[in-house]
Amino acid sequence: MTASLIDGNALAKRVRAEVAGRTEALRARGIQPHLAVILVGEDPASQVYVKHKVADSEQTGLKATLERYPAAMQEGELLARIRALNEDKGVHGILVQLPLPKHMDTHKVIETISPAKDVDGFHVASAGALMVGQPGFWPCTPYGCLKMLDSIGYDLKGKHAVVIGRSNIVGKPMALMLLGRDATVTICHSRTMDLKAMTLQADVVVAAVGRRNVLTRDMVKPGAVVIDVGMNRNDEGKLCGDVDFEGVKEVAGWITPVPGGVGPMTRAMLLVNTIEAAERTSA
Ligand SMILES: Nc1nc(=O)c2c([nH]1)NC[C@@H]1CN(c3ccc(C(=O)N[C@@H](CCC(=O)O)C(=O)O)cc3)C=[N+]21
Repeated sequence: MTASLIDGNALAKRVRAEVAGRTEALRARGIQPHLAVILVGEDPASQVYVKHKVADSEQTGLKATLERYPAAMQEGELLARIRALNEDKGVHGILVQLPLPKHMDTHKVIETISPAKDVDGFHVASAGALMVGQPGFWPCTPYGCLKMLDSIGYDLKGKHAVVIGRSNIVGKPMALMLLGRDATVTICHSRTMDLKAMTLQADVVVAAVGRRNVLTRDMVKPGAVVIDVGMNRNDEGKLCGDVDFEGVKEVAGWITPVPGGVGPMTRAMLLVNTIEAAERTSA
C-alpha cells in the first residue's frame, strides 16, 4: 500500500484565496488589514522566513511591514516598539520573529504583545484561551496541521492521536486542538519509554521533535495519517522532516511531505490569524 499525499502547497493556496476574499471584503469597508513583522538581528534563516511572510501577505492583499533592527538592539527599545504597535489602530497583527538575540528575554517580549494582536498565538493569554476553549489565536503550525486533517475529511472523534513532541508552540497546542475534536490524545517525548508501542496504536501521528527519522515504517499502523512537522537538514543539506518518508509512505494511509507540507500551511495560517484579528476589530 502507498499513502496518499496531503499537499501543503496546494492547500495553502486555497487558504490564501479564502483570506484574499476576506481581505477584499474588509477593504471594501475601508479597513486595510495590516501585519507588522519585527526581525531583530541578521540570522540568515530568519531573513528568508520573514521575506516569505511579507510576500505571502502582499499576495493576499494584506499589508505587511517589516521592521529590521540590529542584533545589538536593547530589549527595552524592542518592548517600547511593541507597545507602540499595540496602540496603533492601523496595525492588526504583530509578529516578532524568533529566535531573538540571546541578551533578550523571549518570554517577556512575547508577553508584551497585545493578545488581540498575537497572530503567532504565542502569548500566555492565547495559550490559555486555547486550553479553555475561548476565542483567541491558535499557534499557526498546529492550526495548519489541523487544517490538513480537515482537508482530507478526517473525523477525529474517538480516534487515537499520538503527538510526538511537547513544545509550547507545537506539541502542547496540537494535543489540545486534537482533544477539542474529541480525539484520544497521547503526548510522547524524549523520556517516553516505548515510543513504538504508542505510535503503533495511533490512527494519527503528529511528529514534532526536530530530529530526523523519529518515525520509521515499523512504528506506523497500516492506514494511519502521518503529519510531519519536522524541519531538518539531511547529510546532503536537503530539507527533511522527522519522518522517514520513503519507508513510512509504504504503510501510512496519508502522509505530509517536507518540504511542501506543514511549512506552507504554517505561513497560510498566519494570514488567517491576521485577517481574523482585523475582522475582530470591526465586528
Ligand atoms: N515568531 C515566529 N513565528 C514563526 O512562525 C516562526 C518563527 N518565529 N521563527 C522560525 C519558525 C520557522 N517557521 C517556518 C514556517 C514555514 C516554513 C516553510 O514554509 N517551509 C517550506 C520550505 C522552505 C525552504 O525551502 O527552506 C516547506 O516546508 O515547504 C519554514 C519555517 C516559522 N517560524
